[in-house]
Amino acid sequence: MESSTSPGAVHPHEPPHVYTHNNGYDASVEQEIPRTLATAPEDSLHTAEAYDDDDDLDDIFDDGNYDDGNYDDDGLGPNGEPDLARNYNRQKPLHSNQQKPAANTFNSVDDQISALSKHAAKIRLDDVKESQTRDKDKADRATSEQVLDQRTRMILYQMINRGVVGEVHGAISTGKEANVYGAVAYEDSSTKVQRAVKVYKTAILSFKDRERYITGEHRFKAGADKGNNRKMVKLWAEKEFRNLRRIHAAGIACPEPIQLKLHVLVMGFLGDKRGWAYPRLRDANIPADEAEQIWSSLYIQLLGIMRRLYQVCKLVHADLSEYNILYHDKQLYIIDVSQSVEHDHPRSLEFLRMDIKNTGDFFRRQGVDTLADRVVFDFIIAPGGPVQEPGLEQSIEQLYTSRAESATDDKALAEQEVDNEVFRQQYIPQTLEQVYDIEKDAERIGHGEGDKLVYRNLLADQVVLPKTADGQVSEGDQSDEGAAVDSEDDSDEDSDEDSDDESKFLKGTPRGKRFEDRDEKKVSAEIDMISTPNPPAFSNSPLSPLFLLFK
Ligand SMILES: Nc1ncnc2c1ncn2[C@@H]1O[C@H](COP(=O)(O)OP(=O)(O)OP(=O)(O)O)[C@@H](O)[C@H]1O
Ligand SMILES: [Mg+2]
Repeated sequence: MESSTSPGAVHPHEPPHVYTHNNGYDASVEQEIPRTLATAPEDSLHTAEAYDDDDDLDDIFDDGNYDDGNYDDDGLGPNGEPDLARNYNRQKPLHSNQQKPAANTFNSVDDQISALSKHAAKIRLDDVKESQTRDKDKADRATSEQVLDQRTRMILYQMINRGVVGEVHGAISTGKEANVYGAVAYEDSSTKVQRAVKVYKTAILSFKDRERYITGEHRFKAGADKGNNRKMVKLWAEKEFRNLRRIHAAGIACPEPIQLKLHVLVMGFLGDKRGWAYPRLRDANIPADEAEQIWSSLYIQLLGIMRRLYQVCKLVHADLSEYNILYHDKQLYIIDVSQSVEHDHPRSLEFLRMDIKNTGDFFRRQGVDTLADRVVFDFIIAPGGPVQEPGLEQSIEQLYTSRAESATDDKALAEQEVDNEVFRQQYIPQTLEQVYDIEKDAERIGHGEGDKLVYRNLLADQVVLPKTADGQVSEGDQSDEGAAVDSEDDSDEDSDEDSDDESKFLKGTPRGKRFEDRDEKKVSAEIDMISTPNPPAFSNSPLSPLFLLFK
């Protein structure tokens, strides 16, 4: 999502082509409506359809537990899917002296409303940090948009009642799709902690462009009802919450997911103790005398984060840019992950390429000697190699080392630019079905030209990984860092109820044919066919989108 905190900002690159089944990409197909144009005309926002019924508070109170509503006691959602958010909320102690709900949960909705309304004074949205709003237009908008609808207010009162937040203050950001508010919570009677509350707008009609993130997302097969704004927004909030959990559990700097209820998400605050949020990377104040060194190391840090996001979290951010990264003290923080997709999403690699372009362009503008998009892409999706320190940064430095010595002269830079352009236009098949011309590609592989295929990392280790001196395929660093993080994730926050959804990617599969099941063997055989005459050991990595297709 493009933050509206950036008026006049250049919009992230959108792929100039549309994928059609069995027909590859077609640049001539009409473009999807850019996100900024996809909003409904002003008038339609005022129709009955556009607004959800603000008075309908049943789903807010129906769990009687001030938890994220709409879920059965077995922790399953309305469509039988495991409700990770609920499990997470349930298991995560908020703090030791957590207040007991003051309202009688068996009271009628009206009684509950009046009981909770005593917290009204704790929502003080006029308390805006002026300079936090970044410019005057935004400050005006923040003021005009501070009116929360009754549903949102009730959710916030419930959260205050539970002690998830103590007070809610002014808007840190107001956008087209969500507002983010600053809040404080009291961990014990004396310790005040800052929190951020992201409130998704339910009266928005800009879901058209969101469809591409949901379609093909196995986690959202059920439950997506495009005709129901409120439900869709709830799904987005849930998606952001789940993604944040994964990212946070993987040790990538991001807001800590704290609680989710319907369209309201409470997370850790990225900012100082007084409530000033860290700047976005685009607004980062980097001292001029150290700028070159700091920007370069931030670039390397970001490449590492993207690889870790892909390999450990199995996610592609899908809206990564200087607007969705916060900066503080040489550290990057990833935010705004509601649109992030699983790496087996049919368009994940296209989104990844877009993320690489947007972030690469930004760092190039800061004067950083960036790597070619294609090199970064390969680095991120290559199954072998380190996914955390020590080793991750070193492997990026190796990419620089192995780049031709001449890469710094003008000619090489021009070549890199051309290569970037070609790469951005190139078709990236994500599944075997999508490969244009299997025979031609097989022939290229047969002639030792497999490394020229954009999708070589999706095929087989033998094509991807350098051979060692004795001709064996190097497995690289196949350490289990990811698994360690994942099991931590499972034990701390997840019950086994959600294993169906999240952990199927998290456990990892032993490598080697011995461990393949029948379907996997079938894929392996097909891959072997492509890769003849030297049948490779198929990468049995669960990371391969190709592999996942046939699961
Ligand atoms: N956890 C947080 N701590 C501090 N600031 C935050 C946090 N989350 C978001 N923000 C601030 O709020 C802004 C908007 O957040 P985010 O990018 O998640 O919303 P968005 O989805 O882009 O909303 P929209 O698209 O409607 O603008 C960010 O640029 C950042 O300044
Ligand atoms: Mg944003």
